[in-house]
Amino acid sequence: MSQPRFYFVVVDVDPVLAEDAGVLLFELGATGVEERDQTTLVKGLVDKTTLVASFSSQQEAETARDELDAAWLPRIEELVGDAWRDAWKEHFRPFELCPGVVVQPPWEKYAGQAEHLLELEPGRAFGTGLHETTSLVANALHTHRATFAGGHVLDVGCGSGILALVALVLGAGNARAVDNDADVIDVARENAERNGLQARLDVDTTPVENIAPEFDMVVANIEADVLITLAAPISARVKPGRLLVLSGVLATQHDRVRAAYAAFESVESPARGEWVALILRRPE
Ligand SMILES: C[S@@+](CC[C@H](N)C(=O)[O-])C[C@H]1O[C@@H](n2cnc3c(N)ncnc32)[C@H](O)[C@@H]1O
Repeated sequence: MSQPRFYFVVVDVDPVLAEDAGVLLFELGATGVEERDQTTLVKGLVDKTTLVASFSSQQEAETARDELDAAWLPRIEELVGDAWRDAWKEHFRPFELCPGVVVQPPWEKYAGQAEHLLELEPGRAFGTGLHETTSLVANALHTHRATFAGGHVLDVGCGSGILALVALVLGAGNARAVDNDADVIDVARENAERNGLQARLDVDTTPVENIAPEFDMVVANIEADVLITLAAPISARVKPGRLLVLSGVLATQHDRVRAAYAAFESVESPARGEWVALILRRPE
């Protein structure tokens, strides 16, 4: 039997144009568009966002390519067979995310002994734990676990739900996880169920400003501009004297994000690679 063939149009665009370029690719008939940049598991170029748009046929891909701005270097990629769909899974193997917490995918069991074992299937949601920005928050949760023991934790931009689940295994009484992408909510819920934590985790798309302000720890691993835009509602969700951990911030963006949360005290700004997290305390 012959192998299926898949056709993609690939472009490299300035990051500020990525959203418009994605919309255009869909208008030209793309059935899906994957974004690659420095924050994605399959990384893109440093100064550009690479968009990989799938098309149903070679002809449709070629017609779309011919419509696109030559400055985006539009090109066709053809893949034979569908093994590529699972290629990213090779990067996701059991690993220790923070002291005592091992994350494993459903397709490979951890061979060692772990104090806490979390099984995660990220699906199309962000959040295997392999990204530096996730790791920075998980380690902050571990370091400061005494501050939320038995209490409530809020995870804004939960993706796969990984950070809320880490908070739960590290001793939070319960957690609330929200994401503005409705498609990831079921992924996070299923991950809670996989680990028997569903009774202690609420996941939905509630905007952060509509959540009751009652948390012993708030974590948000989202990009810097969103953290700045949401500074007031995120800040208000943290109880006085409690901690807020912000991630998804490049070292070059640290000062801008810090300024948006100037009312908080700085506890620490741990760095990993080009990324930095801000661990902040709301004054009493
Ligand atoms: C970098 S991922 C983080 C996923 C996971 N928390 C982790 O640390 O691996 C950021 C997530 O934030 C979500 N997001 C972006 N803007 C948001 C907003 N305004 N409100 C809620 N979630 C948002 C995205 O949909 C995405 O799932």
